[in-house]
Amino acid sequence: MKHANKIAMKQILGGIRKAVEEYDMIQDGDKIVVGVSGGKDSMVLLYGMKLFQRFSPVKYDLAAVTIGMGFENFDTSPIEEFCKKIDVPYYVVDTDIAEIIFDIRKEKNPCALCAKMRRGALHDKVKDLGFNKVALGHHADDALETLFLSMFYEGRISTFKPVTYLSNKDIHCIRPMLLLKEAQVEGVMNRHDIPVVESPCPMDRHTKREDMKLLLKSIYKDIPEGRDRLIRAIRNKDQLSLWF
Ligand SMILES: Nc1ncnc2c1ncn2[C@@H]1O[C@H](COP(=O)(O)OP(=O)(O)OP(=O)(O)O)[C@@H](O)[C@H]1O
Repeated sequence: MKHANKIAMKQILGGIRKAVEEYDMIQDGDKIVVGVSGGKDSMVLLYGMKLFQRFSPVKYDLAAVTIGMGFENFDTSPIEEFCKKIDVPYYVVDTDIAEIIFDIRKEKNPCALCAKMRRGALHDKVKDLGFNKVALGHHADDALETLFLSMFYEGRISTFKPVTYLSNKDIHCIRPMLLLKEAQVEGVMNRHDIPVVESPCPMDRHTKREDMKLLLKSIYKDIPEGRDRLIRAIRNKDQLSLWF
């Protein structure tokens, strides 16, 4: 492996380790499913969690699960091959979520319901496999987009947490890449032989989230330190000063 490539992957592993330690994400004997969409974030997470397994002081089992949304032209074979290569058991759950959302219910705002149904199917599979945790590929930029989306569209200050307990299914959801930036994830993607499967969803890149991503990017052009400060702000419990 070339030196620069090693450094890029080291950054990812460093970020994963920091998040895992700081938020106590993994306990000895955990059985963790990585939710793999085929997109860059979850593919890098899968590879990162596999490499982290080697030197993590806490031992855990790993599997990968893709929820097939029912789109005809979605080919999971590159993910399957990659999982074989890195020796991680891989499962695909076929669903008809796309048909329900687009053809039957003709949802005007399909993303929220789709995400809910997808999460349900993923959590069910985690339980079926007898696993107790699910890891998602969210990074710091996702968390910031969510923060601003919730403020602008829902009137509340909120983003997802590093660890969430899902009491109805008795599983924990962890986000080991939450301290990493999207650019770091992309850096690894481009340097390593990690396949990506394009999403066939017609909503892909036509969402409010995508608009928010572009808006934040343009702000960071004017305020280059803005991103890091926002990440610091999310983590800064002691200096929260609002109207209550
Ligand atoms: N079809 C799916 N099957 C399994 N897990 C999924 C699926 N879609 C999304 N996930 C999980 O949920 C996380 C967040 O999903 P989201 O749709 O926001 O993707 P994203 O931020 O674009 O990430 P990615 O690049 O991995 O697609 C993903 O990183 C992945 O861990």
